[in-house]
Amino acid sequence: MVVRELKDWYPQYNKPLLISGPCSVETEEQLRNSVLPIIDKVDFVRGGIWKPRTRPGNFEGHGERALQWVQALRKETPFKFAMEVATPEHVELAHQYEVDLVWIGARTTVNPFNVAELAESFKGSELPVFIKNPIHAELSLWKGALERFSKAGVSKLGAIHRGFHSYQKNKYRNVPMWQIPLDLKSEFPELPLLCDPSHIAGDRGLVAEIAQRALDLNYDGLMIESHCKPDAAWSDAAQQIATANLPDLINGLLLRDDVFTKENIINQLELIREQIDQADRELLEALNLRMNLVEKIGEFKKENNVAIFQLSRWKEIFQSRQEWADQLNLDRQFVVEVLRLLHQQSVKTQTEVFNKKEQNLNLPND
Ligand SMILES: C=C(O[C@@H]1C=C(C(=O)O)C=C[C@H]1O)C(=O)O
Repeated sequence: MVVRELKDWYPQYNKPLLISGPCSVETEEQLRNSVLPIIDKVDFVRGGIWKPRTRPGNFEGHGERALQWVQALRKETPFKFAMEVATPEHVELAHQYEVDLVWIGARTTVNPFNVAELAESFKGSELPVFIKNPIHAELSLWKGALERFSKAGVSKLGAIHRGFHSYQKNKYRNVPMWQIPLDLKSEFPELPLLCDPSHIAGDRGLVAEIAQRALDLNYDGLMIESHCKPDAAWSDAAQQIATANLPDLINGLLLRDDVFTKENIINQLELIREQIDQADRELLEALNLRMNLVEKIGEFKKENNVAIFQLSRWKEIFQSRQEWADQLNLDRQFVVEVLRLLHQQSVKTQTEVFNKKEQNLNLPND
């Protein structure tokens, strides 16, 4: 997949790229009051034209009528406009109303049929397209959607991280699982990656901390929902910040450097990295030692006809190592995950030992 850096197609890019505006375009007045105060603080104004709602009976957006309001306001005061598209008809209207950027929502990214049909409708278009992560935590589906758009010739392509749905109650509305977007960025370093802290948070009081976290992780930009009267919003009221508070939120964000530049800092960094290299080497040597012992115990069990899986020993290991983790101030959950991996590999190795046929060089056809 060929991807282009933001700077390549958006020369005025100044990190972080900022997109803000109301969840939905509700009335002409709400649009005006939510947009005009922020146009020189953001790169793109967002506004929901069609809203995919979980259950029927909620406000589903005004559609083309809302686009006419956007068009009228832009005639008065120009600004770049961004919105979600979910069908080829939406894409056609995006072109007709000269929308500047569109995104594909999480509910659309999950469905390869919809994605393929949508991607097709962008053939020959110069519109930038950002793909939100699918609702559930599946990186390949996210990549698949990006690839489909790339194949259709969309070259101004980006990704938006909006968190993942979980049935369990969490601090945030959508669990961030930061490792997933970071894996995407590791594979496609040029791909512009934005964070949508509003959808992750689900609560306006948590938006700033998530936005900062994204910048700490070197995201390229943010999409933040803001509304002139958030408590009265027709959709996602709890997570939209007040338009009046947007400048403070933006000014309060700390931008990190991409890389270390000062020489004394680089030397200190090198020193710490050398120690990390050494620690990793010792960790792998310890793993190697453990795996050799596991192989030995496997052979011993085979000779004595004893089962591979030993529940009481495993329970004892699971318990004692968590206590060791506490003593060492290591995160228990992290240690539990490592132990599970170790046990899985250990059982696999012993199974291989059990299945290994004795070599008998005298019987080539055995
Ligand atoms: C290594 C053994 O076999 C299995 C693997 C274990 C491990 O990796 O620590 C522990 C218990 C067994 O389920 C063993 O019996 O000690």
